[in-house]
Amino acid sequence: MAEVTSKDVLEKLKTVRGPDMEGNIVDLGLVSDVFISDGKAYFSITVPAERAKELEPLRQAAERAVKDMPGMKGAFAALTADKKAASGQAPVSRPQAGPVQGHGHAHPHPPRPAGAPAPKPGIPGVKHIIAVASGKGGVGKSTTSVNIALALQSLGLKTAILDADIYGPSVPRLLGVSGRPQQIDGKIIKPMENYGLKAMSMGFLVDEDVAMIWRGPMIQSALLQMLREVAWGDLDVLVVDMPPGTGDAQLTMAQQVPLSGAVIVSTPQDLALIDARKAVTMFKKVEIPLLGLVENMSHFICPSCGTSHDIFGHGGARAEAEKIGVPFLGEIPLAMTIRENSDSGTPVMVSAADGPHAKVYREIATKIADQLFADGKAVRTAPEIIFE
Ligand SMILES: Nc1ncnc2c1ncn2[C@@H]1O[C@H](COP(=O)(O)OP(=O)(O)OP(=O)(O)O)[C@@H](O)[C@H]1O
Repeated sequence: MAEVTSKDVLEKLKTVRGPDMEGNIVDLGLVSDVFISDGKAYFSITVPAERAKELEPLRQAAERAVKDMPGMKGAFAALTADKKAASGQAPVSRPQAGPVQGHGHAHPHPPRPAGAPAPKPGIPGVKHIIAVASGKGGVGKSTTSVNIALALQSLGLKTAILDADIYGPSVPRLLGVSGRPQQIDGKIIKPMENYGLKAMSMGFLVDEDVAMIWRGPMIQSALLQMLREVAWGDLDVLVVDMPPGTGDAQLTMAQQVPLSGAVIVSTPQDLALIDARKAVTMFKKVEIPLLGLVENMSHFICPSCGTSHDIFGHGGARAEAEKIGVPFLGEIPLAMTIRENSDSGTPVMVSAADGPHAKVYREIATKIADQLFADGKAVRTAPEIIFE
């Protein structure tokens, strides 16, 4: 069978109607260059930022149309907002990418000002709790959390991961763990474990459709239970994979848990960055130090020729981090090995621990650890609490 070319893909994408069912996405000028590698196509579609959520079905339709082409092994479409918007609404400008002159944020924990709220009760034995968050879903936050947790562990830190995404827990799948955790003395829960990493997730406790109908207060108590009533043991870092967005769960974490800091994951596109900014603002508002920004699916490295392609507008997160004065932690490429390994329960930090992707995660983890353990000592150790 003849190889599918980017021209063929564009031709196929002409069958996908534009927003508001007018014309097609190609003739409307919404589709980026199409990059094909190893039988898989990568492209982005420009939409007005404020309509991103509503136009998600369009993205999926485009991806499906290309994936179904004979000879095509896969497709990856991303929504972006950096060109002229389709519906006449004002386009959103992309922050200018530029070189960053070092990170220069060794200590993200300013002393607590006088009159500030009292420290929140911590988890006995846990030195640092860090949140990994994103403003929107699907940016690879869970994949990043799991690999960062494994990378922190590889640096010799005792690490565990808590999946706080009640509605769409992914840590069990990403770590290849299933089953129900045991209870110790009918009271405290024994965390699950794989690859030496202790893990706890709502996915181990209730079925997804049960969690779906939970409201704010239930989410809050479930989260706090998973934090406090789990036998975490002595930990240097507990990584919390937050649900996407800036809703109840994030607020609960921010208000009730002594987070040492937050890591924000974003894709390079403006859409994700706009949402990332909201997450940054939220953590700033509740005075949680920002450990930094990670750009995920940053650039695409062609598996056959090894060259790097910036199909999704690489560099946006770095420029944004610089603009808002938050450390930039690193760029994780869009790589099929990351996707395939994560989705099959063997994160790239495990399946290719010496590979280039693992190296990037380790560098990010090092920057996080340097901030948490500045001067070799814990910066914001959680106070001991006693259960009655
Ligand atoms: N750097 C990457 N390269 C290739 N694929 C990636 C990368 N990061 C994540 N992915 C893939 O993207 C998909 C979404 O990732 P993930 O579930 O981690 O996102 P998320 O932001 O946690 O999503 P949500 O919270 O909305 O469920 C997964 O299939 C994952 O394997």
